[in-house]
Amino acid sequence: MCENNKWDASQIRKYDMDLQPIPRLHYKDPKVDELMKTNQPVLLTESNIAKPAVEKWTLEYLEENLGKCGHTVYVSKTHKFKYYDRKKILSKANPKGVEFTNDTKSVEMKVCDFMKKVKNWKQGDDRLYLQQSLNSTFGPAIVEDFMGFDWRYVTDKKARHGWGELSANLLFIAMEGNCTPCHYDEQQNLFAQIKGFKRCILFPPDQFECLYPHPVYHPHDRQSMVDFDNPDYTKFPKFKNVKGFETVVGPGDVLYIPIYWWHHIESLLTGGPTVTVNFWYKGGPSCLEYPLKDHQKVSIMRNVEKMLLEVLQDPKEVGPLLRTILMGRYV
Ligand SMILES: CCC[C@@H](CC(=O)O)C(=O)C(=O)O
Ligand SMILES: [Zn+2]
Repeated sequence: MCENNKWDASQIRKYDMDLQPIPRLHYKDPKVDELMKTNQPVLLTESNIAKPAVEKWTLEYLEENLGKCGHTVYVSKTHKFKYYDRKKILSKANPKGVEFTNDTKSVEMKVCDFMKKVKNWKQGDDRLYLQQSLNSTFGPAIVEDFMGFDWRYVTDKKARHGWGELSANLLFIAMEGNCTPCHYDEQQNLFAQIKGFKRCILFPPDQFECLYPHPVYHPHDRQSMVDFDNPDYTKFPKFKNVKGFETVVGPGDVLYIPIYWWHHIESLLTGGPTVTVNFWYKGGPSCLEYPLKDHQKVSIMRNVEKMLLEVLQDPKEVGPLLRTILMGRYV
């Protein structure tokens, strides 16, 4: 799967799963719209979507121009940066929250300190992952580059495929080997790779029962409970049947990650830090046409969980009540 010999299999973690290649198409190929229309992933090549960034955003340039204020940096004891929703963690403000420990925490850090720690990193040190919304707090050069993105192209895709509003552009600066474990977002995503290479594994929404997401009330809502590095096939037996797609994105590539599609994304094990900018669009209005699409069923399951938790008030009551509904009647 090595494109243009810029990386090799030794830089990729090995997982025992059935993965097919994601189509790579020139960004003007009309087949791009055929895939987007049916919520299928596609890697766009040769696009100008984030061209100024691809041309100029070296680590030195970013350090020089990202501004002097603090940026959000996640710190992890492992290579995994598993997202969690702080609002769902037990606190005085949230007595219905969940007791929760995790290997990752977020801190505010100046870019110069972040870059120094990345440069001086040695085995055993905590890993860092800068994840910051691109906003006006950045220096004027970054803002100018941002304005030079191909907004006509992305706005055309938004309109053509009925996406909702642009909700964020996030800048990611990852250390080599960093991993964002398997999860789905409720957003359409144009994932523009700027520097370095990232291996992207995607699964369609119908793989829900093979990927065992945490319950909706859990801080790790939307994240798979399966540890890809050491899968527990006793707890998660259907994981061995999971079927997905993969690609490696490099500078100038833009990967369309459809809403509700699972994705597991790793910076290659060697080759230095990586830089990515994403474009998150809210899901557009979706009319219920039958048969329902798989991602619509995921959305319905989420709403059932939320409603049951709201009315039962206790997560431990949800399973027994659903079993009472199901056993001997629906299964
Ligand atoms: C914080 C998540 C970042 C990204 C994954 C990655 O590049 O590490 C992702 O999951 C997304 O763009 O949706
Ligand atoms: Zn994501």
